[in-house]
Amino acid sequence: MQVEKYLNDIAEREGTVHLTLIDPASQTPEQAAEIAFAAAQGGTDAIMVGGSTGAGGVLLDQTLLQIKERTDKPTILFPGNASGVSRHADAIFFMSLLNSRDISFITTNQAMGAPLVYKSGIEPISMAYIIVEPGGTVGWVGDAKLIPKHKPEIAVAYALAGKFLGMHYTYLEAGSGADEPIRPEMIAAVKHVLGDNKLIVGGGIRDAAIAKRCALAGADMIVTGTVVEKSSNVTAKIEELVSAIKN
Ligand SMILES: CC(C)=CCC/C(C)=C/CC/C(C)=C/CC/C(C)=C/COP(=O)(O)OP(=O)(O)O
Ligand SMILES: O=P(O)(O)OC[C@@H](O)CO
Ligand SMILES: [Mg+2]
Repeated sequence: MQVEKYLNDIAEREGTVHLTLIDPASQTPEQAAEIAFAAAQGGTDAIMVGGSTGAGGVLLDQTLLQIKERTDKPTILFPGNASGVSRHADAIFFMSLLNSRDISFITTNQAMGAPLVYKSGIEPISMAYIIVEPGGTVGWVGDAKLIPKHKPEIAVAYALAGKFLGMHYTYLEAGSGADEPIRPEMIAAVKHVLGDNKLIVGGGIRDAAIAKRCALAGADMIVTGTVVEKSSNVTAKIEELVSAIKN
């Protein structure tokens, strides 16, 4: 419960958590560690590590080890499949893609990944993963029946199902690099039914104004990946985002 409690405490105390997503496939482990270090300087709360394509094996292990050399912030796996599990992380978003048409993203990858999570003692954080239009690469890879962006009631139905199944976190995903992030109306409607369960929002969040809008609508945690990867001054970018979402 350590990482989950750490995140929940920050959400409670500071209003909103900021998570930096690093894709091990996008740079060398050393560069990933440099980004994580700079993000920590900027005030991010934890580092998520994962990608929808080719994010496992030695590259994943090395990326985590290098990140841990440079920062004490918790590392949380964000796996695209069972190969996205590494014993070098602190925790894993143990997620089921609730609106997938493919059973492998609902339970099979979870079953294949679970024994390593068990043996290595990394902390599983149960999460309902829900993909909304446009959905991006993740939507395609995960064979998601994308939730129309103007239909908050469908997102609410899936979020409730995840909550009733016992999942602690709900992740509303618009897809990495989405040109439109999750709409405030959908965030508010989902948070309303989740109550104390934590809501994570990501995909297409690229500046302070958008991040703030998501946080005000009810997101407990904001994920940014692309904007950090592309930034020439990671610390400044994270500072901008963090100051917009914290009390
Ligand atoms: C719990 C375990 C072991 C597995 C879960 C497997 C599931 C449910 C996967 C969901 C579908 C999927 C492909 C998710 C990928 C999540 C992810 C890491 C997205 C973000 O990666 P980016 O690197 O930002 O995006 P691109 O890879 O598209 O660039
Ligand atoms: O890369 P961005 O657009 O920040 O998206 C982050 C995350 O929601 C992707 O899974
Ligand atoms: Mg990527």
